[in-house]
Amino acid sequence: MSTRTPIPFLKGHGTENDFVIVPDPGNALDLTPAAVAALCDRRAGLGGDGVLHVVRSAAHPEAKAMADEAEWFMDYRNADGSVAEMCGNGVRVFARYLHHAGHVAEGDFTIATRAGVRSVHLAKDGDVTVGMGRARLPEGEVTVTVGERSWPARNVNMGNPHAVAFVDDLAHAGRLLEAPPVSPAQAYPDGVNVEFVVDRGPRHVAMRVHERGSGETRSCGTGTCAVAVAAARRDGVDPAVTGTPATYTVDVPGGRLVITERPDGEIEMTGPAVIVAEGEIDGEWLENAVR
Ligand SMILES: N[C@@H](CCC[C@H](N)C(=O)O)C(=O)O
Repeated sequence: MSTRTPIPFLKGHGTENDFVIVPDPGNALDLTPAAVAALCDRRAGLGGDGVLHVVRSAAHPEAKAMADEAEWFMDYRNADGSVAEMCGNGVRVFARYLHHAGHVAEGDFTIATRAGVRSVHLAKDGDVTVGMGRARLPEGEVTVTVGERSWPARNVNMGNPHAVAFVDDLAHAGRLLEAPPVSPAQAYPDGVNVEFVVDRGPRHVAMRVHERGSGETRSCGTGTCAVAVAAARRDGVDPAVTGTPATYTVDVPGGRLVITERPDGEIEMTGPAVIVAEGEIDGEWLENAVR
């Protein structure tokens, strides 16, 4: 960003996956990786797991082709400034923002993302349901390592890459201060989000996550979808075969999400999304922060 004028922002979260929301309908801001990292810094900045840059699809080169289907584009960035294809909690918070700002009414609408157009239902009770598309399950087992421990993991792609490891105890993943190595590295040429999962009951699991570009977070929406699909296949459940939807409850440190996989493979994620603050970023601070 090169402006010294104040920049409007909001802060929001979905199951405590928290985001700085930067409305920029005309795509006028130069939101560099350094600017994103400065905004997400929890001590020197506003703090967040990522940035939701809110742009009209027609105004963004990566979203122009989706403009007829979805007016708004979620230009999602991780806390380290890297770009990600998709963010499940982010898209619910993005939907909440669009409603908060008066851009959409409650009910059904669409949002463009790098992973494609996503359908959203904003319910009166406050929960948001998102059609997350289909999971891809690349062949081949991968291995996740933390310290001395290693686990086999399932490779699941929800538009962004995940490695899902079933463990005996979530504490075995340790403090997750660094990205757990995943092998073979060629399975994830662009990096990976890693989920550690335990069973809580029938079709009910709990997870922790280390997010690519953000570190350990309190929740990951695409991660909960990946976990639900991996748990279903492990349990011998495949809605495409049975013709019956499968619903899994996924607990995360920041709350709970409910994931349903339909017989056509489409995955629906339901959970909360909250706007907590609204204000202005000091343009001069940001300019100095990225120098
Ligand atoms: N928190 C997100 C995922 C954000 C992107 C991820 N870190 C990646 O790089 O793929 C979610 O809720 O899905």
